[in-house]
Amino acid sequence: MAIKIAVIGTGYVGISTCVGLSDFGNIVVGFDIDDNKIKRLSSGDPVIYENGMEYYLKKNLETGRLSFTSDFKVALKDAEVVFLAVGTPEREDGSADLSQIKSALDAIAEIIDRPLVIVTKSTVPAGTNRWINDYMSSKVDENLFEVVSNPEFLREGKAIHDFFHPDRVVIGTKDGKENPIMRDIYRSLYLIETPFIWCNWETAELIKYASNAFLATKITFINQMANLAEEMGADIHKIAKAMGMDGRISSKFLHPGPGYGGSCFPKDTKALAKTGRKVGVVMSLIEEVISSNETQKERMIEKAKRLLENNISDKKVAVLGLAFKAETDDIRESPAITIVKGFLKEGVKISAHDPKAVENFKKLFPYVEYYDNAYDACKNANLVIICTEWNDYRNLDLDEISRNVKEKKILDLRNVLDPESAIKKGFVYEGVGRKGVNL
Ligand SMILES: NC(=O)c1ccc[n+]([C@@H]2O[C@H](COP(=O)([O-])OP(=O)(O)OC[C@H]3O[C@@H](n4cnc5c(N)ncnc54)[C@H](O)[C@@H]3O)[C@@H](O)[C@H]2O)c1
Ligand SMILES: O=c1ccn([C@@H]2O[C@H](COP(=O)(O)OP(=O)(O)O[C@H]3O[C@H](CO)[C@@H](O)[C@H](O)[C@H]3O)[C@@H](O)[C@H]2O)c(=O)[nH]1
Repeated sequence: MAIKIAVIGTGYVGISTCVGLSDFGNIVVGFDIDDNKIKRLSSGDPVIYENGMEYYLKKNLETGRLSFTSDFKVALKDAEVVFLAVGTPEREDGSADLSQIKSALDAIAEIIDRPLVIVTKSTVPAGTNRWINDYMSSKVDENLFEVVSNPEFLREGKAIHDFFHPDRVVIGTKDGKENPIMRDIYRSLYLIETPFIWCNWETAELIKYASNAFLATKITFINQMANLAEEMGADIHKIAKAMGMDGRISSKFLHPGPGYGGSCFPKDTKALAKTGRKVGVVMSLIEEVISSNETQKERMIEKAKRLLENNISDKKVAVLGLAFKAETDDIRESPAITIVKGFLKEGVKISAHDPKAVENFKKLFPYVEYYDNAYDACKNANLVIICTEWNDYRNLDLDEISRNVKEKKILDLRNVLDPESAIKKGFVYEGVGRKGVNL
C-alpha cells in the first residue's frame, strides 16, 4: 500500500528523496521555505543540474504520486511519515548548524495531531536523533511520534542512480530494531536485495560520518603520495592503479587532485572532529586530514605561481572548471574558489569556463570574465588551469589552445590530459603527482 510521505527541504537530497520515494510507489509531497524552488519543481524544472532528474521528476509529477507545496500544513495533512532533508551547514567553529532541523521540528510540533514517523535524512552529528526525540517530547505527547535516522549516501551528479541502487540502506531506530513502515517505504529496494542495516540512532549517525571521513582520508592519502611522487619523479597514476589492484585497497577514491570539496566532505569531517573533541575523543587523524586538504589547495596556488615564474602581476589565468567536481553545477567548497580568490587578491586577471556552474560562480565572483567556450576563455592567458574533470576538457584541442594563449603553460589539477602529447605540442605541462614524461 502506498505510504503518504512529506519531505521537508528540497535541496539535492530533498529532491532526490521526493523523486525516488514517489517512484517506489509512495505518495510524496515536497515542502520548502523557498517559494521559487517549489514553483519551479511543480512545473517539472529540477532546479539543480543532475543527470536524469528532470525525467524522473516529470514522470512522477504526471502520475500524481508527487507534488510540491509551499504550505507546510498541506504537506503534513495526510502524512504518515515526514523526511527531514534540510541543510545542516557548517558553523564558524566547524560544528553542524542544526537550526534548519529545529525550525522544521517546531513547525511539525505546532500541527501534529496524529502519529507521525519523523525520519532524519539530513546528515546530523551523533546524538542528534536522541535530541530530536527529547525535543519533540518536550513539546508534544510522545505517543504522537517516532524518530528514525536514515542517512543518505548519494553523490551529486549520480543522485538518481545512487537513490535507486544504494550500496546499503542504513536505518537507526530508538531500540535498534526493524521498523515495518520504513521497510515498506523502501520495498522496491528490498525486492532487489539491497542490504539493510538496522541499528540504533547513534550507530546510524556515525556510519554516515565514518563513511565520508574515510573517503576524505583516502583522497588525502593519495594527494600526499602524489606530492611525494612529483618530487621523486614517479607517476601517481601508476602508483594508484597498482595499489587499487589489491582488493583490500580498491581503486576507488584514489584520484589525486586539488583537494576534496563539495557540500559534504569538508563540513562533515569538521563536524566529526568537533563531536570527538566534545566528548574527549580527539579524532587526530581526521583533524590532520582537514588541515592537509587545506594545504593541498594552497599548494595548487604555489604550483601555479611557480609556473608563472612568481611574476604574477599583469598576468592572465584561464580557469577551466568551476564546479567542485564534474557532472554538477554545485560550487560549494570548490577548489576553484580558493584558486580564483588567491589570484584575484594578487591582481591577476581571471577568465573562466564551466559547462554548468558559471551562474553559481558568478554570484561569488561577479568580476571574473566568463566565457561559453573553453577556447575563448584561454585567449591571451599566461596559464591555463584545469580545475574540474569535465569530459569536455579531456578532449581539448591543444592546437586551438596554442593559437589562443599568450604562453603555452597548462596546470592540469585533475590529470585529464596526456602529459606527453601536451609536452610534444610545446606546452609546459604540470599535473598532480606526475610532472612530465618517461614516468
Ligand atoms: N548534497 C549531497 O550530495 C548530500 C548527500 C547526502 C547527504 N546530504 C545531507 O543532506 C542534507 C541536505 O543537503 P542538501 O545538499 O540537499 O542541502 P541544500 O542546502 O541543497 O538544501 C536544503 C534545502 O532546505 C530548505 N530549507 C531550509 N530550512 C527549511 C525549513 N525550515 N523548512 C523547509 N525547508 C527548509 C532550503 O531552502 C533548501 O532548499 C544535509 O544535511 C547534507 O549534509 C547531502
Ligand atoms: O578519488 C577522488 C574522489 C573524489 N575526489 C573529490 O572529493 C570530493 C567529493 O567527491 P564525491 O564523493 O564524488 O562527491 P559528493 O557528491 O560530495 O559525495 C560525497 O558526499 C555525499 C554527502 O554526504 C555522500 O552522500 C557521498 O556518498 C560522498 O561520496 C570532490 O571534490 C571530488 O573532486 C577526489 O579528489 N578524488
